[in-house]
Amino acid sequence: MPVEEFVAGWISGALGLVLGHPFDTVKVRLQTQTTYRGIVDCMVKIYRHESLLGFFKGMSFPIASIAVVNSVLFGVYSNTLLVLTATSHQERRAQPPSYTHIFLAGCTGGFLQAYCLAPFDLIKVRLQNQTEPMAQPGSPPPQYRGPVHCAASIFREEGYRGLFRGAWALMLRDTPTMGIYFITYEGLCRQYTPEGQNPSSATVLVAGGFAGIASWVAATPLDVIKSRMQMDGLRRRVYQGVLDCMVSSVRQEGLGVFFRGVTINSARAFPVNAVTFLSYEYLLRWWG
Ligand SMILES: C[N+](C)(C)CCCC[C@H](N)C(=O)O
Repeated sequence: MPVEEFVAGWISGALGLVLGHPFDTVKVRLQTQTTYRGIVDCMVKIYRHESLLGFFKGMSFPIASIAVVNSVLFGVYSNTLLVLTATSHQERRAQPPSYTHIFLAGCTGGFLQAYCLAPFDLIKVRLQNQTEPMAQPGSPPPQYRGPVHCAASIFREEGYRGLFRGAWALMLRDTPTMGIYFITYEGLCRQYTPEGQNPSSATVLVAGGFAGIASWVAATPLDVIKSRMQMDGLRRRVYQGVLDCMVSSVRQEGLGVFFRGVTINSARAFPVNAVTFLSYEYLLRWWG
């Protein structure tokens, strides 16, 4: 099994992640808290109360886990294509796979990475939602002191299954939208690349950026539900399950709730995924 795809997926994911984390924190707050009036208000408040560090809350676990998560995504994607079309990464420029195969491979990668991502994403969201300033002498400490303490507390208070809170919503979010992610990327690359050649850096950046936006726009409704399910259980359980969370969110806030954070998410998605695909393609060419 070709391992380069796994390693390339890991490095490229980490680069994208650091770049996008401040936007991600704003998104998570907008989705789960009602205290902010919009993107700018949220940014100003985070900066005033928590300083620049506030934007980087919850980043260490995603960095540590991206090795597993992104290499599973890209590795499973590429190896599923190998099974479906019997072509390796290098051969695929000359013999491009069909969009159906790309979609199926993307969905498979998305489904499996969601399972690895679930506990790490949960911890990220819980830490991002802590609004206390970091390490202020005299002020009460936040509920979670860091990622390990957070994981241990969830395990103690909510059990092993607690670590997978929101995992269903995450799988439903990622399975089809990872299909969309790879289809958009491949489609745009093919559109702007002469047959049989490798796409140029500019093409890869733009195709990666739009793949990020398209998949995130499609993923936002379930992203909101996922974030809410993950915050549920922190104190009293409010939602019975994914469907219940959807119904009560719509009842209370209208259909617009499904698009909470879509603007900031798209602004984040473009640079993050442009960098992810560019480094992925280059690492593979470099090793190939
Ligand atoms: C499928 N879904 C839209 C959820 C994610 C697609 C992009 C994943 C990327 N690591 C990022 O963080 O942007």
